[in-house]
Amino acid sequence: MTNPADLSPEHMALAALRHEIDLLDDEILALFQRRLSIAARVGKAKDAPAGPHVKLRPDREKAVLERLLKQAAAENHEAVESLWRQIVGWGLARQGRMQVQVWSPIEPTRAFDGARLRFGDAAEMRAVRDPQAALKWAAEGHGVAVLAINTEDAWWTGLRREWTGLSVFDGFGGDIPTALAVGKIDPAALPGGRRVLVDVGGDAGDGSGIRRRGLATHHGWTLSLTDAPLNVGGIEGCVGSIG
Ligand SMILES: C=C(O[C@@H]1C=C(C(=O)O)C=C[C@H]1O)C(=O)O
Repeated sequence: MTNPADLSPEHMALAALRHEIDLLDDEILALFQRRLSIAARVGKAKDAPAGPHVKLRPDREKAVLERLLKQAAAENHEAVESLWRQIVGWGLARQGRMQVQVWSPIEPTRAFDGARLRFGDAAEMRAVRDPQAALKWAAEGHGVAVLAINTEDAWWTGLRREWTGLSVFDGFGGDIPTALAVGKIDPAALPGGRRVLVDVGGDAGDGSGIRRRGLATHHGWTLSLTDAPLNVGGIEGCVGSIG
């Protein structure tokens, strides 16, 4: 072993800092493990609606993140968000591992990376070839689907027709999403904020007075976003919200 008397002041300072990090790691580990066991208890206490629903609560996750980001220094926002996505993802995994099916034929890595950032390493993610099969699987409550918005398959029209039990609960790819996350989520647990609409006609001249930002169209159907505070399943065609 090196004699402490042989260490330069720089070495001593470095050793002291590393010791401080070790002590902090001990505290963080103890707190993280406590948090995981509480998340498991929340899972048991949750009163989910009848039938299989995923345990994910987008509204709660959003509140957790927003509360912390308000306190965090601006230069740490990105680090805090990415770390807490992991923390929350592992908390959710204590209630059952999250399964995610990703369909994104044009830019496969883009949707996959967005989903990984959103759900963390705890999620079991799989790229799939068939968006309709992914919707059916999600409607059965097995997990969530992350589906790209592109012209190859206007899967989103199905949210008004066969998949009314599914809701959009997040969007990836920037301010204008290029992929949407869909799942059998308790409607009370949707994140609020921007609503996702699927309707016939859309933007112009339907007289509803709702301001929309169009994302895609298909045979008269329109997929759009609005700030209007609509409820899922209403006549306006609200199919979820992306916060
Ligand atoms: C712990 C819960 O379950 C999940 C895990 C969360 C967390 O770890 O903070 C938050 C929301 C849920 O997706 C909860 O619903 O509060």
